[in-house]
Amino acid sequence: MALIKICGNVRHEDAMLVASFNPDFMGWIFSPFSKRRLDRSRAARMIRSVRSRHPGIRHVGVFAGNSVLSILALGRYLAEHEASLDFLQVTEGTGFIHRLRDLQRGENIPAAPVIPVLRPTQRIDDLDFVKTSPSPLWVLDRFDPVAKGGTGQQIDTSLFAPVRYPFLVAGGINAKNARDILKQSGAAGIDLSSGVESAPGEKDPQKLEDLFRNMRES
Ligand SMILES: O=C(O)c1ccccc1N[C@@H]1O[C@H](COP(=O)(O)O)[C@@H](O)[C@H]1O
Repeated sequence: MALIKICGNVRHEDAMLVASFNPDFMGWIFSPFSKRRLDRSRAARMIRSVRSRHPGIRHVGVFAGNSVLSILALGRYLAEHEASLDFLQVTEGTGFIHRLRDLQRGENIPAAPVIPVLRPTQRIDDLDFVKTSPSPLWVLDRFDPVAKGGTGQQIDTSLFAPVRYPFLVAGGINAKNARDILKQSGAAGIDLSSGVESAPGEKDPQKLEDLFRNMRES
């Protein structure tokens, strides 16, 4: 079954609603550029609540424009507040990712694997993944010259070639286009914020229901 990651909850009731559909991953946005950004104490409360009722959901911190040190500090804070992150999703380039991994080794909390975000502007191939390896998973999102993510603009699936690396596809995915984009991209799953919202950070129950029904029907 395809993996599903839902990002961008800012309200506790939305987080619990999303969790009730049992996605594989929930993404919590810490990018200072995002309308969906969270402060650490709100994030800790929501992650704790979700984890207590839905222990199988994995929690992804979504970073873009954050410093390496601030990511590490946030990871420590959340771990100390019983809300540790399972993965760190990072939009920055190769050097940033390697530095983050190196500095994680000096922390006294378990290192959360990094999920690199690739935003292709031309046809991708295995080499694009090698530079940020090793990782258990990548996210391939639509490129935007200004926004770092969460634009709701559709990814161009003509840029996808068969690759050996597991990735989630993101960029303007919704209930109507999710299955087609998944098939055309060859992704292991889908990743979305805007497509299940009525406004940035406001989850829409009907859109969530449509998405999960379409994705899970055989
Ligand atoms: O959602 C955001 O606001 C955001 C801000 C900065 C970096 C990443 C962000 N979200 C990621 O964007 C993609 C897809 O978004 P959408 O479905 O097109 O709205 C997803 O990976 C989110 O985690």
